[in-house]
Amino acid sequence: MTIPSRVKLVDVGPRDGLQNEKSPVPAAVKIGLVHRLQDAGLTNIEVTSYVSPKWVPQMADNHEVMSGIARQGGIVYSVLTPNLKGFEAAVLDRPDEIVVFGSASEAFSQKNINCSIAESIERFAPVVEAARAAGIAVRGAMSCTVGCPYEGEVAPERVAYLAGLMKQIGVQHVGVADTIGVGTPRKVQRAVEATLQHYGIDDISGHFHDTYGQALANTLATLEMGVWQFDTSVAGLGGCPYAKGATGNVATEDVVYMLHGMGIETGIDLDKLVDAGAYISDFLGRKPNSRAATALLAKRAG
Ligand SMILES: CC(C)(COP(=O)([O-])OP(=O)([O-])OC[C@H]1O[C@@H](n2cnc3c(N)ncnc32)[C@H](O)[C@@H]1OP(=O)([O-])[O-])[C@@H](O)C(=O)NCCC(=O)NCCSC(=O)C[C@@](C)(O)CC(=O)[O-]
Repeated sequence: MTIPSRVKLVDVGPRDGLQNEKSPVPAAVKIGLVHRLQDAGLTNIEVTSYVSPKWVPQMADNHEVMSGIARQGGIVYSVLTPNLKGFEAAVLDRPDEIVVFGSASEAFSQKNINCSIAESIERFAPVVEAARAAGIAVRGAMSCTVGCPYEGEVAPERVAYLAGLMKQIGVQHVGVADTIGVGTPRKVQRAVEATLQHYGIDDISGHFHDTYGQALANTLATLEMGVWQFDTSVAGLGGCPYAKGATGNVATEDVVYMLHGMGIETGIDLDKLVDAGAYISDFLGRKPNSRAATALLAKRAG
């Protein structure tokens, strides 16, 4: 397999990155982050989610955020929609892509979206149908594809099973997520191999959290299989409210640094991306959780 010459990154920082923040982040700051990401050349931004505000209070301002963005042509703005209620609210804000999110582990499905895997697929089916009828792209996030905070290791067969269900209901693209960042290169490769039973390599992305410091290695391992689309989070923001202790996604800055160093194009301006990460990290009162950003900021400071 030849390594792709161009990679598409979906920055999930405004959604996955901020959803777990305990103190409210004002909509204006979220919008400011989206603007800085688009200025840095990100073509895909996961902005918010239309979930219950009782479950994830930080995303309660979804409408304000989506309607406050000065959109640029050619950028795909994605939002999470777990059910028809979420989709019906989201569609008014004109997302380019919606994300349904299921789990390869039963226990995580229950904790995260309050239903079994089978029930989740029943809920997603009309959402997918409605989105496709409205000309909105559909992505399926597959959580816990290597490990679950409640069940431990997750077998590749579970991943293949979920991918098959996603395919059956018309989901066009699936993301292989290591929700709690326990994966190592061979394990994430096996999760991608399982997904390949139902989806072509061009319809699979990687979504790796960095809890054990493996996310960049996992990105490279799956890049070497031909995966060319990854979810990343500026400044390494994030964590899932239903996966205690899990840290953020791999930092967008670190992935961009690695890819550019390998001669792989992303269309992203690393300096501007570092500015975007510094902006949100300053607001949150902490340093960016990115080695590349830390190094570049230190270099700038002389
Ligand atoms: C899915 C539900 C809503 C089911 O929650 P439920 O309680 O089973 O739903 P319900 O249909 O019984 O409704 C209960 C209440 O929620 C309301 N409700 C129902 N649906 C919606 C909606 N869409 N938007 C707003 N409100 C909603 C509904 O109106 C009702 O309100 P009440 O009558 O009590 O006032 C809930 O479990 C939920 O919101 N979960 C949040 C899940 C979440 O956002 N998790 C984090 C994102 S996933 C993730 O981070 C993983 C990912 C994608 O990044 C990949 C990876 O790394 O693994």
